[in-house]
Amino acid sequence: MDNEADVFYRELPKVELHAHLNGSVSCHTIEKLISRKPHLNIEHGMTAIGKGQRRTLEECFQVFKVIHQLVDSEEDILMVATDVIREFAADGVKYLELRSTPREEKNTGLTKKRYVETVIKAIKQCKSEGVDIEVRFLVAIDRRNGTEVAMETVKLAEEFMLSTDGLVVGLDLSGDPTVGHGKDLLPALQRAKNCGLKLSLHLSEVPSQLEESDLLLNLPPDRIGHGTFLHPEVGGSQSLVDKVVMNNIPLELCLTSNVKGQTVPCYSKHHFKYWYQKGHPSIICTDDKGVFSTDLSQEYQLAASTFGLSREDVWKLSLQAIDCIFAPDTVKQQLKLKWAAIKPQVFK
Ligand SMILES: CNc1ncnc2c1ncn2[C@@H]1O[C@H](COP(=O)(O)O)[C@@H](O)[C@H]1O
Ligand SMILES: [Zn+2]
Repeated sequence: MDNEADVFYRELPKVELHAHLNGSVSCHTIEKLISRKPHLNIEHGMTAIGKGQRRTLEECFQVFKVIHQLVDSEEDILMVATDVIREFAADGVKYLELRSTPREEKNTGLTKKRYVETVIKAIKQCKSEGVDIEVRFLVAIDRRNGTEVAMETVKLAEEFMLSTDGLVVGLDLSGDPTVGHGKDLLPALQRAKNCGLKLSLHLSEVPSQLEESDLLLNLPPDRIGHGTFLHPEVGGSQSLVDKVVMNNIPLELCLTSNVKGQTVPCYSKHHFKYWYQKGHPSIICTDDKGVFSTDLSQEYQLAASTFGLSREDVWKLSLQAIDCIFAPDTVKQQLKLKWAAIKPQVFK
């Protein structure tokens, strides 16, 4: 990690709603994976982007490929998922929605079904160990894989939603935003919505996707990942903004990810400012805490220092995120009670 956030931000109870499992693997866990697979000749510098470093989005996607080579068996996924959950908990995250793309690996016999089962096993294991965090899972569709795989993924997610007692709550659409077109994925996304899966879609992460964003917003999704180029000042449009506002669709905003991946030129120009000033639900998230060498406390601190937020503002920001989770109202109520119990300690 580049830095450590101040105590206030670490102790602040937080909600993490946008975290890709394999992008969230810490240095510590990468070391364990490298020692399991020395023959791959993978070094640390290949799996994380350090302080002050920038990469193109394309280069970021190369990094995921390297991590996927390191995480290719049930055993790896179990270790990675339990480590990631424990790390979020240690950073003061009380509710986490983890997302990941089910992968099949011929070499190790891993199937997509076993992949999801293993993530669920990790969530249950952490719960039984008493780790202080509620975790839910979003099954991810990689947009590069097209219509058929998207539909298969929805069916898989549907099965697990029904069999896991509410641990699988929704679907994510992610992957290289420059590849494929959202219109090919609409039938799968519509089906997901109809069967009760919540939708969090990466939208307008890169410029010039007005048509695709418009199509996807008509679903409408339950949350938006990034939405970097939605508003008119950056080449989006007022009608896209109006759709987001009218449907009150929360945005998952990831400052370090966007700056290090160079879709946003610097922190002060991040679109958090645009949406936050509007009073629109804006949730601070990490995206890939391992790859971008950050954690959620640092992201809150960055938002506060860049946009001049008071501690009270920061508190409201983290509290407001509870209303945007995909788990049911009973969980929201429990979390709000937890926040109320912690508040006096944080503001002492
Ligand atoms: C940086 N911005 C981003 N934009 C779009 N998709 C992203 C992403 N960051 C991560 N992913 C998606 O998450 C996968 C890695 O985690 P999982 O193997 O699924 O756990 C990547 O391969 C990509 O599909
Ligand atoms: Zn993402």
